[in-house]
Amino acid sequence: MMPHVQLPGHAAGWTSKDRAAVAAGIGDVCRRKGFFFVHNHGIPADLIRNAYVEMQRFYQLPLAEKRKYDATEQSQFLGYRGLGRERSRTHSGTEACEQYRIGNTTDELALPSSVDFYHAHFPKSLELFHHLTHLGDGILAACALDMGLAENFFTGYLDSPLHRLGLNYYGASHPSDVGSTVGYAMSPHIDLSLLTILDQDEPGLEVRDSDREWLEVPTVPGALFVFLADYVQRWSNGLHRAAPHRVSAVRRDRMSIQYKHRPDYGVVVRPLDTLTGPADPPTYAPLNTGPDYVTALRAILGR
Ligand SMILES: O=C(O)CCC(=O)C(=O)O
Ligand SMILES: [Fe+2]
Repeated sequence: MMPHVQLPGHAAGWTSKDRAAVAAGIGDVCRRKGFFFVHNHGIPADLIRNAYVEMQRFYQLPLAEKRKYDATEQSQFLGYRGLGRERSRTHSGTEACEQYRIGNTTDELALPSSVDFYHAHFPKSLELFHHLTHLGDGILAACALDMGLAENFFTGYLDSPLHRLGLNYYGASHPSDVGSTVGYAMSPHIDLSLLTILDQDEPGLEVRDSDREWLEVPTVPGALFVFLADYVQRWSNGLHRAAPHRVSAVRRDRMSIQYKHRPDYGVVVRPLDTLTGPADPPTYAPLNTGPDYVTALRAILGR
């Protein structure tokens, strides 16, 4: 069963009362499942459509043009991840898709040879990014309330947040192009974010429910799909569940937009004292959103 939640309009306009109402609406589902659709989010449908138009245009460019935006250490792994670039974390091959990442860089990782991306191909996607940031902030505040924290608990960790907008393209021929030997286009994983907000133009996303059953996530016009990720699960010592997900082998070209709501560089995420104790010892190790994140990116993208 896919949970569906009605939101009180665009998150930029939410009051404390609205955030409390959202917390009441999602709390149980955050604890049991960690994924849900949101309706009435107030993000203009046009922006989402236009982001797909930009993606379509970009991915049709000649490879040499796309490679000018290659994701490297110099770009802090923002930009283009071509076919065969991202190694799977669960098998010996690569993910069967092309990707593009938009987001801010951090001075902490600036190199003498740094490149900065102006994301010239994606102006509408950038606009969408800002709307999704409001939604991410709003849902996170609701999560905080459900964890018994102040609604602004996470705000102190989001001064120069390294949010990421992922624009993925799964071509029908990509699995054979990369010599895929697995039955899915992206390997099962949980995201390295607080939470992720996703839209897809074709079904393909699957989430693993708490009974370990894989569920196909349908496309629901007007709704966005939200799932909780590593940092919320870790911070809450598992009170809120991160949703494992994967992308099935697609038969038709498919695109997805995933917005990953991420904290500052260098935040240590560890189970909260208020959610641990003799009866609930910490079950997650501390993780640093700076160096540990870079290590994870190098493992899948490093050359
Ligand atoms: O394309 C999708 O639906 C999911 C992609 C994904 O899980 C990711 O990029 O982290
Ligand atoms: Fe993911």
